[in-house]
Parts: sequence; structure tokens; C-alpha cells
Amino acid sequence: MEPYRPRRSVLYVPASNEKALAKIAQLACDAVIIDLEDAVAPADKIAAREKLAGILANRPDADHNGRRCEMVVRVNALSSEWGADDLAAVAKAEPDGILLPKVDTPRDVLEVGDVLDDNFAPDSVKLWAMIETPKAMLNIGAIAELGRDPASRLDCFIAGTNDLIKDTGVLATPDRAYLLPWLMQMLLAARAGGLDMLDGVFNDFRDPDAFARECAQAAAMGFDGKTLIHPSQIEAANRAFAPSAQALAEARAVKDAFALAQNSGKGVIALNGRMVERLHLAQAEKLLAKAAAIGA
Ligand SMILES: CC(C)(COP(=O)(O)OP(=O)(O)OC[C@H]1O[C@@H](n2cnc3c(N)ncnc32)[C@H](O)[C@@H]1OP(=O)(O)O)[C@@H](O)C(=O)NCCC(=O)NCCSC(=O)C[C@H](O)C(=O)O
Ligand SMILES: [Mg+2]
Repeated sequence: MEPYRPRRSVLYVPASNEKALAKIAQLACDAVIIDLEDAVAPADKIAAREKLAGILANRPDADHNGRRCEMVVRVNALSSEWGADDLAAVAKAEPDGILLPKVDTPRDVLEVGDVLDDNFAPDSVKLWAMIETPKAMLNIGAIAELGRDPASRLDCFIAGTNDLIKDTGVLATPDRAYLLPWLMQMLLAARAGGLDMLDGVFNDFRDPDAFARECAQAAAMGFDGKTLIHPSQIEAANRAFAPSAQALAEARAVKDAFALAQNSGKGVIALNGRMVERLHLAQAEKLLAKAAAIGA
């Protein structure tokens, strides 16, 4: 199993915005998505693409936790007039990952994987997929299944809630009532495929309280992190998707209890009036490893 890699806070930075690009090295987000798609106007697409190699060459080595911020590039859809040239440019720039927008079917992922195989070892550049179309929702299990084959490179799903709202006509409400069934379905499929699952963006970036509520909701739903549009959202996301102090204390108690000599051969024990099994020990160890990785 690969070691835990935090993706609590994943910030979109438009490839056409010099001021925003210059900020990346100072930001405490776990990953950055350099966007060539929706954040870049058609007239700026080619110039933005030409800057990619320079942006990735100047990537920060490590953040304040001694980790390197993951750098992912979102290309335009292969079916668009920019997609093929984006992919050729990104392949040369060697990001950690390539984010594919508007994925509808497993084929959309496999096609890009075939192009990457000409340039990179299978365990290098990963593929991330935006789940943001009605067709993707109907094919979600088959797309996620690709994650079980490392040769597919598929590593992470991102919910594209703006596009889903646009394409389905559901009402966007503060509690996301009409989106929740799809978000949970994505989460379930991602887990079946061994993929990370990131929540969509929160557009009202001047409303930190509502943002914190949406992060808490996504964390409770099991998401690994949230995609962000503004640096002011990073800290709250890092907090919301880190294990809580209470969860860590409980995990330590489970680990300590199973470490006792009298429990060494047991599959199930009682701890503070609660049944605890070895599956809970595995869960506790995973949480503690996650906390160690993020320095929590
Ligand atoms: C949303 C914004 C347009 C707001 O911009 P602005 O009003 O300029 O913000 P501020 O003045 O508050 O900015 C303060 C400083 O922070 C820098 N900044 C702002 N945003 C970013 C960023 N994303 N990354 C890095 N740095 C950023 C500004 O440059 C200011 O710097 P300084 O002046 O030096 O102090 C803007 O935040 C923005 O463009 N955000 C990203 C938008 C984006 O990428 N959208 C596409 C992805 S979301 C999506 O596509 C959804 C999905 O597909 C779906 O379907 O749901
Ligand atoms: Mg979108």
C-alpha cells in the first residue's frame, strides 16, 4: 500500500494569473492545480499553456512541513480544440499529476494514459479525473474500477459541483441537499477503486463560516480534502480534513489496549464499555499514520 499523502487542501491557480502563480511558494496547501481549463479565457489559452514548463520548473521544493506540495495540471478536454496540445505540453513539463475535466467514460482516462505511456514510467505522472457530468455519474463504478490497475495511472477523483449543477439543473442549496446522493456515490466508487476523493469548490470565498460548514460536511462524508479557489480557504480546509484531537486520543487508546500482553491473542476486546475489534486497530493505525504524515 502506498504511504498516505495528504490532499486536504488543493488550490486551483489559473495558469494565466501571474500574481496568483507567484504566490504558490508561500502557500500551505497540500496540492496545487495549475488550471488551463475553465479559469483561462479562450484568448489566453495558448499563452497560458506556453508558461507551463516554467511554472513547473520553479516549483517549491518543500513547504514548512518538509513536504513537497503536489503540482497537478488541469488540461482542457481532449475533445476540445486545445486538449491534444495541452497534453503534449504538460507531458514535457512533468507534473505530479494531470487532471482531466469532463470525464464521461473509462475510455477518456485510458486514452490519456496511452499518450502518457509513451513518455513516462507507469508509476510516475498520475491521472486525476473530474467527476462533473451526468454521464460520468452513470459510469462512475466503471471509471473508478480503473484505479485497481496501476497501469491506468488513475489516482484521484474531484467532484465538479459547478458543472454538475449546470448540466443537471438541480438547485444549489447551502446544505447541498440535491448534490449529496451524487457526492456519496462518487465517494463509494472512489473507495471501491482505491482512489482519493476530493470535494468540489466553494464559490463564496468571502464567507468563511459557510466554507467551514461545507468542509465539515465533506469531512464527515469521508472525503480526503477539498478543492479551493482562494488562499484564504487553505487553513480551514487543512484543519477540517485533519484528524481531530478526540479521534487521535481514541486511536491511541485502541492501539495501547491491543498492545497489552493480556490482549495479544485476542480478536475482540472491551474498551471503556465499547466493543473493539482488530479492524478498529487497523483503522486507528491508519489515522495515527495520517496524523504523523501531516504533523498533526
Ligand atoms: C476568485 C478569484 C477571481 C478572486 O480574485 P481576487 O478578487 O483577485 O482575490 P483577492 O484580491 O482576494 O486575492 C488576494 C491575493 O491572493 C491571490 N490569489 C487569489 N486567488 C488565488 C489563487 N487561486 N491562487 C493563488 N493566489 C491567489 C491574489 O493574486 C492576491 O494576491 P496579491 O495581490 O499579491 O496579494 C481568484 O481567487 C481566482 O481566480 N481563483 C481561482 C479560480 C479558478 O481557478 N477557477 C477554476 C477552478 S474551479 C472549477 O473549475 C470548478 C469545477 O470545474 C466545477 O465544475 O465545479
Ligand atoms: Mg468543471
